[in-house]
Amino acid sequence: MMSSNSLVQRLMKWCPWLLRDEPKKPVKVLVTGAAGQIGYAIVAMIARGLMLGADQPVVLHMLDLPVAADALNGIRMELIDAALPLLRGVVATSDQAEAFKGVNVAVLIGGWPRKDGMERKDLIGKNVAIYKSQASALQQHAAPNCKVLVVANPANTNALVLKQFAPAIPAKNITCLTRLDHNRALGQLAEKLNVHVADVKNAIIWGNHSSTQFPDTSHATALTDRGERPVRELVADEKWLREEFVSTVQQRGAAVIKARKQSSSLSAASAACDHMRDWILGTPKGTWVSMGVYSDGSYGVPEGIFYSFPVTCEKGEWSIVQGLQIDDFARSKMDASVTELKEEKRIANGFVI
Ligand SMILES: NC(=O)C1=CN([C@@H]2O[C@H](COP(=O)(O)OP(=O)(O)OC[C@H]3O[C@@H](n4cnc5c(N)ncnc54)[C@H](O)[C@@H]3O)[C@@H](O)[C@H]2O)C=CC1
Ligand SMILES: O=C([O-])CC(=O)C(=O)O
Repeated sequence: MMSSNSLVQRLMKWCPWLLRDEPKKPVKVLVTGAAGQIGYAIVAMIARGLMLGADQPVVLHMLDLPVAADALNGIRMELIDAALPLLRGVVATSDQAEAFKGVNVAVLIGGWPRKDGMERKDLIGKNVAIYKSQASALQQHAAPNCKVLVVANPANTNALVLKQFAPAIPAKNITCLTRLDHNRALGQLAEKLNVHVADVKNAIIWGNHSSTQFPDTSHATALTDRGERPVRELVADEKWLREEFVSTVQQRGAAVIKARKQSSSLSAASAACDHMRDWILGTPKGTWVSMGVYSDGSYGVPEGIFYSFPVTCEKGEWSIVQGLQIDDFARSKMDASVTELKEEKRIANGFVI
């Protein structure tokens, strides 16, 4: 009688299609502002599997303004030249309808960056109009369950404008990027404790992607040779945690602009990949991440604004981590960001109506 091993070998030789896993269907991923700094960094990351997984083929849709058409075509050429096995097609266009057509994932980066000395909310006038216009394209042309990440600043308020003008898209499918701040917080803690960044977890960014955000270490832990320990206990310097750490993370974007004369791009692209990967493929057990989402009233944050919360993700859905203790210090910082977001909403409404 033939052994099961040799049976498998014969099957592989004569009928390989019987044993091969069904290949995954390509996912269509839209990147707006693709000819910009972050766009240039992120398209290769997506096409190498850093966003959706090393076995997930993708078709990239790249949108930019007509003035950037040549640059966009150059990026399309480079993507071909990179011979990327997961990349199953590239659409490079300045036509919104073509760009949004059938996309399953939309990473909205298109918009203007701030320069030295500006606050992100100074971009409201220029950028919210873009998000009003892209809301209709999203609603009309994207796949029904498209997952959206807004990166362009002011990210929380652009996400709100998108939600207001794309009412058919479920609010849970629209998010904004505060993962860069989250990663910056982990990076600062790892430096302080002289541990590897992968061993630090559960920091929280509450609020706006702006200088009123509150980077909170109350529940963060780090892995040491004595096991997992609270960061607060390991740092043992409450003043540093409440002052220097908070302001370093709040001001990190401005510090990078001062140094580079341009805003963060590789770290922003990497954070956008982290955000989408965790949302779609799930957060590791016992770990939460920060995401800007439409508030459901959790932790006393009013509905009607996009606010960064600690979330866990499973089966493509995020949920806000509940039941964390909020002390008076955290409460006042969290409320300051609510006040700023309400003010941004008021200003944005003046521009888009
Ligand atoms: N949420 C976050 O953590 C971060 C957000 N940002 C924001 O991301 C945005 C992009 O930053 P960069 O790539 O550095 O800027 P960039 O100026 O290098 O690129 C922006 C691109 O968007 C394009 N664009 C403008 N209007 C458009 C429209 N209506 N449709 C499609 N494309 C359009 C421009 O032509 C340009 O190619 C900025 O608003 C920046 O402030 C940047 C870093 C981190
Ligand atoms: O600071 C900026 O303008 C760009 C940005 O959002 C960041 O780096 O966090």
